[in-house]
Amino acid sequence: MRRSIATVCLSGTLEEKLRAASRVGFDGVEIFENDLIASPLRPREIRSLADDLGLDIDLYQPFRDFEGVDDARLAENVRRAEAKFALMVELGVDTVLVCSNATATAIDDDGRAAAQLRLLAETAEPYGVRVAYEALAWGTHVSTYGRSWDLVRRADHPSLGLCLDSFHILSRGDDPSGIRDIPGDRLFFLQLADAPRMSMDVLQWSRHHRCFPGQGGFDLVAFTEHVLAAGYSGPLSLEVFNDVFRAADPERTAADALRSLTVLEDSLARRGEGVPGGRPAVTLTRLPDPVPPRGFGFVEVAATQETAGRVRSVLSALGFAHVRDHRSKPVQLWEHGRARILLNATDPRLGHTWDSAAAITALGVDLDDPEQVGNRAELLCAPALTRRRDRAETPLRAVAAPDGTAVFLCPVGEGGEDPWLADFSAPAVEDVRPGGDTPVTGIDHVGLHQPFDHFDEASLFYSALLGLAAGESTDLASPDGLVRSRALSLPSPDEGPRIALNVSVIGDGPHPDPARGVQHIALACDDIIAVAEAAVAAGLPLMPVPDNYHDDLAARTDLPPHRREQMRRLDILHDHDPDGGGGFLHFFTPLLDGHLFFEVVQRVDGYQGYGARNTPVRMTVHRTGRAA
Ligand SMILES: O=C(O)c1ccc(O)c(O)c1
Ligand SMILES: [Mg+2]
Repeated sequence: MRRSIATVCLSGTLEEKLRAASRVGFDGVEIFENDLIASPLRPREIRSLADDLGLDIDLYQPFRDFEGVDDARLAENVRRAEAKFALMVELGVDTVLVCSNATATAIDDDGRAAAQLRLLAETAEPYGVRVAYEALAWGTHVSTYGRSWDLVRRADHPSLGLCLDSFHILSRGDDPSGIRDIPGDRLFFLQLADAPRMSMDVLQWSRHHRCFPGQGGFDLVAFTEHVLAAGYSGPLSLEVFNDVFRAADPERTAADALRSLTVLEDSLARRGEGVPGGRPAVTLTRLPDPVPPRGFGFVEVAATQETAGRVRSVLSALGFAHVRDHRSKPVQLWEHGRARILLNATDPRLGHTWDSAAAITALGVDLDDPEQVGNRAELLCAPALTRRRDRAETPLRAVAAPDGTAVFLCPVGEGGEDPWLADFSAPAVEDVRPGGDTPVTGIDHVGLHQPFDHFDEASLFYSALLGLAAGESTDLASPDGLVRSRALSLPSPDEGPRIALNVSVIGDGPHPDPARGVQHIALACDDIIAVAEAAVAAGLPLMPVPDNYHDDLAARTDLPPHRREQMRRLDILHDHDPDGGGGFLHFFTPLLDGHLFFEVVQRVDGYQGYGARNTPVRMTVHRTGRAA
């Protein structure tokens, strides 16, 4: 289907918005009146710029408060409409969005409103303009698509149809299935927006918190399916009012937007397949099937010489062995169970993306078919990473995630070892550190702090690329502000990688607080007491847990006293799922450089969370440790 984006979704001047939409590959735009009024470009110049950029102008909007007015106001409104229709001819756009009257003086009289809309359509017709009438969720009398359709039917003019906007319909909890009964040729335009579920004034919700499909809590796939079933064949157009996107780089936002439509089209195509008569009449982009990742082949940590020494001590104390070295780069492979960590002794700040002495710079994801995921990545506008590589090195495809993390698509070795391991040789013997025998089994999850502008983009990116499902967002209180957290995993989380994305809710500001921007690697084990005992015996300091925490634990759980004493001694924290979903034991290392720590976790009886209850304690202690 053709894809459009409203200029209100993007930051910048009108010209910058058009260039961004064109560069990432949109077919068309909705021009927001405010963008045009503030532009030095005359309508004809905008038209020729759009032509040069290969963009259609699909909609001009919004035209407000036309219907349900007294006769004096009606005459003014018709004059205003004629001026806009003349402008639209210059602009070369044939559809205007008219939103339902939202003023306090609007008159509640369907007959009057329908007659006035008919007059508007009659006025529009000689200009070759179609009027798409949209019910705003906060319209004074017309706030549902059902009522807007009643008026359009009653007005009965070929130049008058509906604009459906998913936000206005889904935010009110209306049932969208009735859209199927509206004739497709009366659906003049479709605007798509998702939003996080919130209970707040709907106008504020709409103007500040909309997001792209797949980033919020609405079911845009089911919604759009109803619209296609009605016979709509116009563009899929995004109309997202969002405070963050208004301030972010427009080209990145546009790429994020286009990705969201690709994922939506792919979901629609799949839903239609296998259902007799379920295939929509329109052509939908179909991605190669997702390939469920098997887990992390490796996690790469880049660190300065000094911090790398600290990472090595932690890994040794947790039982990791330094087993190989990269043949041509300063990279060590540390291994324990199925957990592999690549320790790259390169200051991450040299890569310009990170501002800390240690950072998780790459994730290796084990895949049965990395080529197929690479092809998905291209269709998802994922930037391919070209990296310095010796000719003898294993070619691995890699893409850049929104936070700059490199995601390597790693083939898994059939029976033998993973192909990329051939790039590593046995290290010089005097450097080898043998591993211990603690029961660390693998990498449970990685926690990645996201730049404020790119949190929603990142969760859509990782979930679309790897076929992971995003959980609910949770806000957690740190001493320096709220941290929002959202986890991604396969629908059966135990079978693949887990990624926890975190972001500071208020943003990082011009002077990022050092308590923010923290990343971590969580290791899985079957016996956390044994791992903690061995780590302490090896001299590893664990992050101290306050006694108040353990007193609270005694009050809220029925763990046996000897168990609690062990946990107090070994600084182990506890969480459980009150709905019978198991329990969680975990401990942390101190921050290694102010930005990176390790965690060891033990999941009991199918626990699927991340110990969110304990995160505020962890953030507070880490902050204190940093100040010390
Ligand atoms: O917030 C508004 O006023 C507004 C304007 C035009 C739209 O299409 C819309 O959905 C909302
Ligand atoms: Mg709208």
